[in-house]
Amino acid sequence: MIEVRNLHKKYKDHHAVKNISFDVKKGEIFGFLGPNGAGKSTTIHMICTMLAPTSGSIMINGYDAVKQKNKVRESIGIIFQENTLDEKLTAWENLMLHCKFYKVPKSERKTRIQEVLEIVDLVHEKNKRVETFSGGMKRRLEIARGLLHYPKVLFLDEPTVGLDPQTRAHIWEYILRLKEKQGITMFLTTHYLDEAEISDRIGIMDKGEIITINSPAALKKEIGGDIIELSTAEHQATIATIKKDDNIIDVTDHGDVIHIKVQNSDAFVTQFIKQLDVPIRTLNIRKPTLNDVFLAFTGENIHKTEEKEA
Ligand SMILES: Nc1ncnc2c1ncn2[C@@H]1O[C@H](COP(=O)(O)OP(=O)(O)OP(=O)(O)O)[C@@H](O)[C@H]1O
Repeated sequence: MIEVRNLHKKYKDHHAVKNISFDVKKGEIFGFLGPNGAGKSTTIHMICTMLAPTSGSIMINGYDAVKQKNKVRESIGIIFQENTLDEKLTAWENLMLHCKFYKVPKSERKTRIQEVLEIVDLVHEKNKRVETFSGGMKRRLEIARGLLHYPKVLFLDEPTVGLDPQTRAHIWEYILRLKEKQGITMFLTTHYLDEAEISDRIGIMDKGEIITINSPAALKKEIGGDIIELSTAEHQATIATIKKDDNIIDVTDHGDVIHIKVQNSDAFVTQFIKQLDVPIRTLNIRKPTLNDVFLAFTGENIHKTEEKEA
């Protein structure tokens, strides 16, 4: 559905996107992650025809994003962070405006509006002004609007940012319903890594390059091992003991808690506890998460990049 080849973007003497190539398959959810300034927005804007590449090519739904902008625009729906709804208009009026803008045939407008309102459960609110809507309802209406012209690909940039956990869960239900029922391809960016888990594949970008692309499960497997989170009565002495152990892949000190990465936690823990002569306060063993994957590939914690943004 999306074919990116040797895509490059230079701003004056800064190379924001460096010759990247990747594909997004029809019907998949593609998660696009990376620290701030990695080049994600620049890439997405080029794919969505909003920014001209310095070089390289992008094909979407068989159309060239540079030479066939209108065809590409008809093939995509965009749901970006900013609320671009007209607050003074009703939900219905907002959708009608979008139909006119996208030249949806007059005879089809009512049916399509009804259809998308049903998908996001806003049929009963259709005649209310948007200014009376909650944050979650507004986001659902934006999703509905992004679907009106039957896009083949939906770009979702932080679709749930600023929403409470319950509303976030609802938005995801709608998005998954769309994928299942309509087979729409989704290109997703998010700072919530639990949400990125939903992706069929994840691409991680850093410093203008795509550093890995794989399924969430494969990425976790790739970085491998188990993570032991340990706190003891004597922190420094514990770290010294850990560092002597040859079976350890990595140790990171998180204040009171030490994160120890090992290939096999069962073998390690039994052996290690025998050597440790200080009392253990807490011991937790877990498998790598997407946050560990993000950290391993970019050297940054995604929540740190989020704080920087705020
Ligand atoms: N219009 C511009 N002119 C000059 N430099 C730019 C411009 N837009 C972005 N950049 C630079 O290009 C690099 C990539 O920026 P981009 O916004 O694509 O990153 P990002 O991964 O989307 O980051 P974020 O998560 O913060 O949105 C950054 O170093 C940024 O400062």
